[in-house]
Amino acid sequence: MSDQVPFDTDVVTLTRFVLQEGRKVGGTGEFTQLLNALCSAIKAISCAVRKAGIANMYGIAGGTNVTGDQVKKLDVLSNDLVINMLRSSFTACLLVSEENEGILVVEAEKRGKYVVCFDPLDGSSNIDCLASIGTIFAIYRKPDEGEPTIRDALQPGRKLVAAGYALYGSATMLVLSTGNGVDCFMLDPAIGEFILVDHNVRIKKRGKIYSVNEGYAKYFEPAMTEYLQKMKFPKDGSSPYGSRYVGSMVADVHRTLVYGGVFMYPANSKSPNGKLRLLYECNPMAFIMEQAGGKATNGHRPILDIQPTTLHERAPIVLGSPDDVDDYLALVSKHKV
Ligand SMILES: O=P(O)(O)OC[C@H]1O[C@](O)(COP(=O)(O)O)[C@@H](O)[C@@H]1O
Ligand SMILES: [Mg+2]
Ligand SMILES: [Mg+2]
Repeated sequence: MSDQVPFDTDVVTLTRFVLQEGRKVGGTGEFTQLLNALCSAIKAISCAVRKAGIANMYGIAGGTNVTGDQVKKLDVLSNDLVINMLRSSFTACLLVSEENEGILVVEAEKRGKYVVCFDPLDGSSNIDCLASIGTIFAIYRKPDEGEPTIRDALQPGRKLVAAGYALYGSATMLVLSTGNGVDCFMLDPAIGEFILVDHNVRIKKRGKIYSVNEGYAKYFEPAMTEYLQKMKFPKDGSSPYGSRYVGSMVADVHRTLVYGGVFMYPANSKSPNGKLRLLYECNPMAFIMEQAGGKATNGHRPILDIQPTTLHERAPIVLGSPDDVDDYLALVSKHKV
């Protein structure tokens, strides 16, 4: 047998990191347990995503496999995994998923103090073409001791305890904030652990890339139209911004975090609230951005200050490097008068 240790014993795994953070504030370990459950789901989804390409070729994912069994579609499987792992972790009392119309109340004997909102598989239209997809999560504390109700899920993003996402890209990366900066963990498939690779990530003050589905430009509001024009045809002699759009929020936001710039899913005359969902898409990504020194707005107020009124409500969103978001907000003010 080889006497090689599979990884540097000093590396910081996600569990170690969260335990250390928890110790500093006298935590009970319940949050660590919750994150471990979430990580188990994410590892399983990552595994399923990696096989999805091959599975699709043989008509397995979401169809009938060689033995004639019906196989779950990736988004259904991801949802089931997150729900089952959280339910059995004894840490959550209420779950909100993009895939379920109503709240999911955890059985009384398995309840913990957290409320978790999630998008189990984001960018699902990219599954068949093998582009990057992800999982997004937002974690709140239940505000009182009573029976879990929908009100517990309708908290503004400012109240988040933690949020993050997993990106199933060329590697699987988990980006997390517990309100104390942003940290990135890479899944090491050899040992099945998330390893801290970037501590306290900061977004650039200004970037050089904008990301939006310009196919809908015809329907954009005047401030957005002018903003795009300014980035493409700068009047000060500087070079124009580059344009990138995957169509998976996780992939587009992660690129924005790492390279700087701005990601937008703005309001348009066909969808006055854009497309992205406040509870499990906009809020967690806005939390990550603010924690990395960036900004996230709906054009009128910071995303995190919006009081949600329904589970699946949408919000227009512009997020990223602070100077870039400020440029957009200046144009919104100009067009108001
Ligand atoms: O195709 P469009 O209109 O540009 O929308 C793309 C957006 O839709 C989403 O795919 C919605 O997410 P889901 O796949 O979870 O429904 C985002 O990831 C992405 O930012
Ligand atoms: Mg989504
Ligand atoms: Mg989804």
